[in-house]
Amino acid sequence: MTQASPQSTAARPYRSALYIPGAKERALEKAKGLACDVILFDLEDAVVPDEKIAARATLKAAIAAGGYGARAKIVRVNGFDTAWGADDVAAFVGTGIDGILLPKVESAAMVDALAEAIPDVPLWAMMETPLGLLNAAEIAAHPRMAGFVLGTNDLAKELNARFRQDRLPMMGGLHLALLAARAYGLVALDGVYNAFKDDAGLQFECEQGRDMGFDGKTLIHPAQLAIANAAFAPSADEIDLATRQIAAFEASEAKGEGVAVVDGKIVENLHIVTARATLEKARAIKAME
Ligand SMILES: CC(C)(COP(=O)(O)OP(=O)(O)OC[C@H]1O[C@@H](n2cnc3c(N)ncnc32)[C@H](O)[C@@H]1OP(=O)(O)O)[C@@H](O)C(=O)NCCC(=O)NCCSC(=O)C[C@H](O)C(=O)O
Ligand SMILES: [Mg+2]
Repeated sequence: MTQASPQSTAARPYRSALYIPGAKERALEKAKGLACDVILFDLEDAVVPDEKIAARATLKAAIAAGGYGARAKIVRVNGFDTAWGADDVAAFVGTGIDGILLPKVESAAMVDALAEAIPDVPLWAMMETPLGLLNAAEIAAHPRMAGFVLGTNDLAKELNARFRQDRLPMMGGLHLALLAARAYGLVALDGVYNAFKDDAGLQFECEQGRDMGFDGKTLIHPAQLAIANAAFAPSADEIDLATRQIAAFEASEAKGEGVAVVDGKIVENLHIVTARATLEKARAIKAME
C-alpha cells in the first residue's frame, strides 16, 4: 500500500484543480456546484485572442459575485510578454482570489515582476518549459510562491516528446518540479489528461502522479473530478493504517522505546509524521465536503 507524503499535508485539499475558461459564463456558473478543490479560472490558453479582454471582465464580475464556496480560486493570467498579461494581473488586485497563476515561468525575475504587480496574493507558477524546469529551485524559493502547476502539454511540445501512458519522456521535468516544490514547501499539481472521456487513462495518470508525490491533478472537464478526488484522497486502508501506526508508536514511546512494529513493518518517528499528515489530509477533505 502506498502512503501520502508528509508534504501533501495542507490546510486545504488540492486533489482536483479544474480549469474553467474565463470566457464561458455557463461553465463559470456550473463550477459553483462542482466537487473540485481548486478552480483555475483561465484567461490564457482556453481563451482566444479576440475574447481576451471580454473574458477578463466576465471573470472579474463572476468572482466579485461569489458563490464558489470553499474552493480555492486561482486566476491564470496571460504572460507579461503578451498584450494582456499586465492588465490581467492588475484587474485582480484586491479581489480576494486565493492565488494568481503565471504561465511559462522561467526565472526568479519573472516571479519578482508578478509579485510587484499584485500585492498579498499567493503566487503560483506554471512549470512547462525546459528553462523553467531547469530553474525550478530559484522559482520555488520566492517567499510568496505557493504552488507549482505542471503544464504537460507545453512541456511535451517544447521537448518534442510523444505522449505515452508511462510519461517516461517527461519524467525528468516532472521530478525537477516536484523536487523544487518539496524543497520549498509548495503545493505541486500534476498536468492535465487531455482525453477527457478516457476514464481508465485518467485513473492511471492520477495514480501515477499521486504515487510520485503530487498533491492533485489539474483537470479540463467536470467528468474528470471524481477520479482525481478519489485517487488523491487517503483511502480507508491508509487511514486505518495511519491510526494504528500512531497508536502503536505512542504505546512504544510510553514504554521508553523509539520503534513500534505494525503489520510486520517497523514504525519510527518519521513514519508518524507521514501518518499524521494522512489523517490531517483526510480531515481537510471531510471539512471541504
Ligand atoms: C474540453 C471542453 C471544450 C469540452 O466542452 P463541452 O463540449 O462543452 O463539454 P460537455 O458538453 O461535455 O460539457 C458538459 C457540461 O459541463 C460544462 N463544462 C465543460 N467543461 C467545463 C469546465 N472546464 N468547467 C466547468 N464546466 C464545464 C459544460 O458547460 C456543460 O454544462 P451544461 O451546459 O450544464 O451541460 C471543455 O470542457 C473545456 O473548455 N475545458 C477546459 C479547457 C481548458 O481550460 N483548457 C486550458 C487549460 S489546459 C492547459 O492549458 C494546460 C497547460 O497549460 C499545459 O500546457 O498543459
Ligand atoms: Mg501550457
